Amino acid sequence: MRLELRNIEKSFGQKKVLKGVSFRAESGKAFGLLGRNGAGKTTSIRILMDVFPADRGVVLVDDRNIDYKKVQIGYLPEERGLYPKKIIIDQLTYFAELKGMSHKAAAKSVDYWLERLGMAEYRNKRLDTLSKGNQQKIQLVTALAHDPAIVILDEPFSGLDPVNAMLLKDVVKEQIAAGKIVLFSSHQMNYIEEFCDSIAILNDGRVAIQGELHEIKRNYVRDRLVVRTEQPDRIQAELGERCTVMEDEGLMIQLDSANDKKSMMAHLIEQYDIDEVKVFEPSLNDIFVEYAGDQKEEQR
Ligand SMILES: Nc1ncnc2c1ncn2[C@@H]1O[C@H](COP(=O)(O)OP(=O)(O)OP(=O)(O)O)[C@@H](O)[C@H]1O
Repeated sequence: MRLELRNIEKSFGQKKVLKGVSFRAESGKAFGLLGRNGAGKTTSIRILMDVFPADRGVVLVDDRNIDYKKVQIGYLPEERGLYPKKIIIDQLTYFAELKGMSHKAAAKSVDYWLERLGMAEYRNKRLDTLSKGNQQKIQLVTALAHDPAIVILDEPFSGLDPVNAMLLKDVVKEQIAAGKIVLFSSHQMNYIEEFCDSIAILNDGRVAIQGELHEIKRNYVRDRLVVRTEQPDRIQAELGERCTVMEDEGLMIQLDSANDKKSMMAHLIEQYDIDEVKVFEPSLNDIFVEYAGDQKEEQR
């Protein structure tokens, strides 16, 4: 299955928030929707979920307008939205029934997920008696219990301790392996990098870059070298400002152009005691900083 947002535009009053957003996500893969605060991620997700309509553009599944009666979506919102005073099992079962499950199937699925997430002992408690992280795991059950084809997780790891983060990682991997479309929205680049095959970075209501993460990295301009050496001072003395010391004490060398890479590598190896020299590969964080923009939300 392929999910696509095509040329989505949306304004709130005079403010144009989405200015022609298009991206695609596929079954059995995780997709990362990134962008700075206010870039338009949540608005895109709400349109995708039919919370409100777009002014222009379409949401497609396999090239046809999405049919919300047929395509189930599970959503873990950033602002968690369950009833604090209600008994956990009652509200989880209720939400699964709202998504079209029979009472029996809903109860069975909710029990499975409570067990899977280590929450079975809390099933008859009120939500507000649980810690923040455990409340989040309960909310996760509402996103998964009805076995949706599209799972949208907004900052799913925030507030989870390392053990629960590992548990969630396993669950996410299972969802991907089961052929779901998993759509992540997160500012935690390490998780996006770990799971997501493809990404889109939104910048001020537009897609600044999108595609397979490994392709984006490969196409990133390859005009810097990373060098490990016992003689950093000598290299710095020769190259001056083109050379910076990195946090891990390696040297980063800026080339005049990507074409200079071979000659600079050969020069370094010939002249200095070099342990390792390679082309700098950007992290997702580097890519984000470059494409997500530096404008402040209030300036828009
Ligand atoms: N209902 C609304 N009415 C008016 N403006 C809105 C509304 N919803 C969102 N906006 C504005 O749209 C812009 C995009 O907001 P959105 O919540 O989509 O950003 P985001 O990328 O999800 O940000 P964050 O990372 O902070 O969650 C913001 O400037 C926000 O103030």
